[in-house]
Amino acid sequence: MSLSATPPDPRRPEPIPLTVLTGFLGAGKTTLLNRWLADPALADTLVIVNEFGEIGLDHLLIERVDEDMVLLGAGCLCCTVRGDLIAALEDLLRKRDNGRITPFRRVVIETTGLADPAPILHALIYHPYLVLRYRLQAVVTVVDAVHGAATLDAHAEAVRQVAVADRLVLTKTEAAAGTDLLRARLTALNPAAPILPVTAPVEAVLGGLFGLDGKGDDVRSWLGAGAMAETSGPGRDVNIHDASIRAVCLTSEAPVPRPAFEMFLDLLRSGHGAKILRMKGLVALADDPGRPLVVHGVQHVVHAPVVLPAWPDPDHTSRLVVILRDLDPSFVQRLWDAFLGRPRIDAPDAAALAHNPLAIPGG
Ligand SMILES: Nc1nc2c(ncn2[C@@H]2O[C@H](COP(=O)(O)OP(=O)(O)OP(=O)(O)O)[C@@H](O)[C@H]2O)c(=O)[nH]1
Repeated sequence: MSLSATPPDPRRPEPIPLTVLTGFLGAGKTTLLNRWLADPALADTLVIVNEFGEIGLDHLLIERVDEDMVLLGAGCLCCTVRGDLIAALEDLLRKRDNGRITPFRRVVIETTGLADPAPILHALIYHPYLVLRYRLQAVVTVVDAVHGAATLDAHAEAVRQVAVADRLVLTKTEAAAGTDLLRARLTALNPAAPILPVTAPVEAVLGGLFGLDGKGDDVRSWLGAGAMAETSGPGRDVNIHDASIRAVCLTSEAPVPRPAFEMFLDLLRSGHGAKILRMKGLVALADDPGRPLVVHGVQHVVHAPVVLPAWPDPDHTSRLVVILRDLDPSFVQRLWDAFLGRPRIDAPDAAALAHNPLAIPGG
């Protein structure tokens, strides 16, 4: 059963294929998207990105010209900004119909890693106008071979992301000890979805329509009316997804001394690795401020940083978003301040912390 199939109407323009790309924090969605966008088959693709936390970075890390990119407001697509997504999709159609933007031929929505995909799919399937103008393609869920099993154990959102997928893409297989158990688990959760490598041709991953055949009964009920339970609204904090998960956005106008930054990362990872779900940033190091460092941490793994040849936008502020589980964001903020030498009456400085990492209470 394909939910989005509608009979062709010669008076209406051909619906635009729309892909939802999901997967848990740091699973490799942006990396896969960059690989796809390099393929000429995806020319004229418009990308919509949504990020958790008040500072978005993905739009800077996706190798794409600005006009082909829409950055949704801060917050999680499944809760705070679902209405923004609908408004953005409607607005894009208006601009496309009026010839105010290049007529894109495909849309890819990259969700936040924490997004429950059900409310997003519900919105796309049941919206009376959008369903006529966009054709929901196969939902692609990225699963990280290194952290996948632990993530499925700990996060209901990750299980849902797998269960609703039409295609699963397994990333980081070369860094994993083995993938047999994870593959078996993914097949048990979603027997219908093929498990593809990151190198799978883009047409093999994006082809086909979203459907329910072969998916569990749970998926049907998730996509039902309950999926739209109102979780948005004024006053909702864009840095909070559920009570235990928070984002903290660390910034510095001045370039950061390399030893201080390395020590900050080390201390955070060694002392609190299990509570760091994701860390992502663009950082100007004092010894080479013109070429920012892209920093990625996924749970206890900090990926080898990449140096960009130049800043991707005029703002050269160092920005680091850290998504925490069961750790007070103010603790991480105080640690950052201490390593940057920002004086605080109630906190130790970097030298004191290097000797005694427990000197900041609350971690
Ligand atoms: N070894 C290896 N690393 C990968 C692979 N895919 C992604 N990564 C690395 O994993 C880190 C996170 O990748 P992203 O593509 O930013 O992950 P994401 O899912 O977009 O992250 P969020 O948007 O924060 O949820 C980066 O350091 C990537 O270079 C892979 O197949 N193999």
